[in-house]
Amino acid sequence: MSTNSYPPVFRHLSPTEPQPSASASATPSPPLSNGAAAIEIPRLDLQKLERERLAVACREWGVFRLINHGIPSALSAQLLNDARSLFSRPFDSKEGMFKEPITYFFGTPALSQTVQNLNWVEGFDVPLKELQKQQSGDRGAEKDPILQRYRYSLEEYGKHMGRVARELFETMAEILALDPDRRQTYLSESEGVLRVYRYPRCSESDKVLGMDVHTDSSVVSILNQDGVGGLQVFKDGRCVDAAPAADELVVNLGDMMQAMSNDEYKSAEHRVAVNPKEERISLCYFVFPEEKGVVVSSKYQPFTYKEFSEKVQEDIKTTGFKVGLERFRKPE
Ligand SMILES: O=C(O)CCC(=O)C(=O)O
Ligand SMILES: [Fe+2]
Repeated sequence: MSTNSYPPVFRHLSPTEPQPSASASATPSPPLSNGAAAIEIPRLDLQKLERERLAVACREWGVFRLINHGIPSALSAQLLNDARSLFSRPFDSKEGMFKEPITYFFGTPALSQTVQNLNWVEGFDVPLKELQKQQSGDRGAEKDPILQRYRYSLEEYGKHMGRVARELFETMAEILALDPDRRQTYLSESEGVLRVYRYPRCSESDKVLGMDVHTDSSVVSILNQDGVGGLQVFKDGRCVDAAPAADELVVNLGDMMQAMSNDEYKSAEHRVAVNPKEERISLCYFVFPEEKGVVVSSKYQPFTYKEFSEKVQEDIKTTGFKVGLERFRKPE
C-alpha cells in the first residue's frame, strides 16, 4: 500500500502491506499486548447521570466512558470515515486542504507534554468559535464537496460536544459546590477546539508512541475513536487500555478541572500507542475556561487559562517538557 499520504518523516517505519478494512468498522481490535492491566474504566450514562459514580470516577480515575450522550451515530461515523478519506489524500495536498481557520499539523500537537519524541500523528486543528464566525457563504468556500460537508459536520458535532461538556461540568460543579459566580467563567464551550487525528501505521510500536504520555490542559476533553484502539490511561501507575466500543465516548478531566476541584479530581495521564497494521482515527474536543476567567484554588496561585498555556508553551520551548500545574502550586 502506498504511503504517499504519510508525512515523509513517518514513511520509513510504515509497513506497506494492505491495510485490513476493519479500521472502518466499530469492531475493536484485540487489546494491545503491552502489559496493560485488565481493570475497567468506569462507564457513565449521560441520560441518568449518577452523581456518586461520577464523583468516584473523577476522584479515582480522572477518566470515564460515556454512553447515551445523544450524539447521532451517523454523525460520528461520517466524521470518522470522511477523516479517513481526507487523511489518505497525498501528503502534499493536506497543508492547503482546508481554508482558515482549520489547520493541518503532524508530529507534535500543541497539547503534548514533551517535544523530545516525535508523536506518530497528524491532524487538523479546528477552533470552533472561528468556524462559527464565518459567514455560511465562506464556510461553503471549499470547492470540494467532501470538505464542504466536513465543515458543516464539524460545526454540528462541536455543538453536541458543547452540550455534553456543559452538562458534565455543571454536575461536577454542583458536586464540588464551586462558587456560582466563579463557575460562570470556568467553561467556554463555544471556544472549544476540535482535533481530528490520524495515527499512521508504525512498525516499531514497541518504541514509538502516537502521543507521548501527558495530561490535557483543558477543563474536560471528550474523545470519539474508531475501532482500532490505542488510547491508554494511567491509574495508580498502571496502564489501562481505553479499548473502543461502539457509541461510547471517553471523557478525560484536564488540568483546569484538577485545579478548580482543589486536587480532588484528577487530570488523568494518558498516551496513545501506535499500531503496525492499522491506521487509527480519533476526534477529540477540548474545552477551556473563558480567557479572562481566573481559576481560584486552595492548592494553586490564581491564574487565567491564558497564563497557564503561555507557561506551558514557555516550558516546552526551554525544557522540552510541560511542567503544567506544578508551576502554580502554592507552597504547603
Ligand atoms: O487520540 C487520542 O486517543 C487521544 C488524543 C489526546 O490525548 C490528545 O489530543 O490530548
Ligand atoms: Fe490528551
